[in-house]
Amino acid sequence: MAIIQLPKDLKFGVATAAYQIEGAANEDGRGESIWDTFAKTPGKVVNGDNGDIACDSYHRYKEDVQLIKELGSDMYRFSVSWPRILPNGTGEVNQKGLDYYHRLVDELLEQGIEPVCTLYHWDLPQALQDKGGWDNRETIDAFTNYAEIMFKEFEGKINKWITINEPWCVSFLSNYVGAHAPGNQDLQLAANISHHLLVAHGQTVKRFRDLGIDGEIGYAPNTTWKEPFSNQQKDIDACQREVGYLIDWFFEPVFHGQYPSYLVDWYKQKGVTLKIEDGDMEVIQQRIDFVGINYYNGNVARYKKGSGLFDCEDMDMDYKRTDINWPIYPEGFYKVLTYIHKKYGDTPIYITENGACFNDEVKDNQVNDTGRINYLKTHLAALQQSIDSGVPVKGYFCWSLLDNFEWAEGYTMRFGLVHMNYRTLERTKKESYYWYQQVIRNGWYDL
Ligand SMILES: N=NNCCOCCOc1ccc(-c2cn(C[C@@H]3NC[C@@H](O)[C@H]3O)nn2)cc1
Repeated sequence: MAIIQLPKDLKFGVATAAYQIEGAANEDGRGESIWDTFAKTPGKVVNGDNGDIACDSYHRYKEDVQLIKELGSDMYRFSVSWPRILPNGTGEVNQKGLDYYHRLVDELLEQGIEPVCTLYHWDLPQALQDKGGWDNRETIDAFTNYAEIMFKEFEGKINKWITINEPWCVSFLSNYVGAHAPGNQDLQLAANISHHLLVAHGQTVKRFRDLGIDGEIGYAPNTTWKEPFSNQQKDIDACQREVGYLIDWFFEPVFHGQYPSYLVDWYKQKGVTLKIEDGDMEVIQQRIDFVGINYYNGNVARYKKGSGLFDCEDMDMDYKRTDINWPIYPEGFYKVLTYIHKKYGDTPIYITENGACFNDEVKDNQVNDTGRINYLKTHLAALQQSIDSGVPVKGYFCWSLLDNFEWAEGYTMRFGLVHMNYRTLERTKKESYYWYQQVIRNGWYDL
């Protein structure tokens, strides 16, 4: 067996998101979000699950912070529910919403845990969706104004801010594929939204700088890797399109001030063009302090005319799969990180999400989730290989602290280091929790 020695200065954390863990959906003045609406629409979420209770972390946050403390975690990545702060998305601030996040952040700081705050993790106020949501450019200003409220309220307590989580999921998964809220299936709409999200990101970074807020700011795109099945140009090009769908489309504008031409051309063939207003690209290209990278899976793929949006099909490589049926492909993690480093430079990187779905249950007060441990072992080894290749990774957040509401999969898919009994809300540390605790303590492990 090989020993994997991780950098002594690599920071470790765990990640969650408001709608997935908080519950208290109708408490203390919180407004409706698009996920409340989507989850209550028949057929959208497995078993008709919703976030009304979730992990009840709104009330149990002290217990959850204690779990993070006992893990030895340096950082905790959480998200703020925009409709808890601004029930209508704009206008009157809900003080009870701010009070909750002060309780959470104060508890983290008291326990010596660095709070890392995601401002947008998919729970758009429904009141804004009723006016067009992210397709309406007014939502860009609404987001920046919401962010300004948070910056001013928490300056000195929160020093790392993430504007938008997984803009590909917010735009294409939610408005072209239609699997997530609000569930549209319109490529032009999805492209418009992807642009407005990037403008909102850039405008918010600019507001953060203009206000002179102490701290660092970035965003957290999700990624994938498609390794060409052969060295035929058509396979290489098809895989590039799939990789660019998630990576280049959201990196090129921020780092190089333009959309990737090969994808602009591809979308044009599909009848899709972007409406870019004067100044948009300059706003998007604001310097960021770090980039968050979320990685779960990848695959080997090849050109196939008519397959998906990009004439590309995944190969069945007989890879082991997680319980959500995603291929386990740690090589892709290394490829993604080295690709981004080579193409977009030395901006510090935090792995803002990496983890696996294994639905092991409690037996004799234990959860023997060896699948998750093996996934983390191989992916942290790929991370170490990337760092050895010069990729400037500063931290790693495991998704997730707790089993939680996994969007359209509801509570059927479990990503947590801690098992949730959704009937009793009892938390049970899994074997992977103890394994990760050792890695954080020792800085090495046996692959
Ligand atoms: N590429 N084309 N796909 C077409 C087929 O789509 C079908 C469904 O696709 C997807 C793709 C990606 C995801 C996904 C989920 N997470 C995990 C969450 N990350 C943020 C955090 O909240 C975690 O819960 N990350 N990504 C889900 C569904």
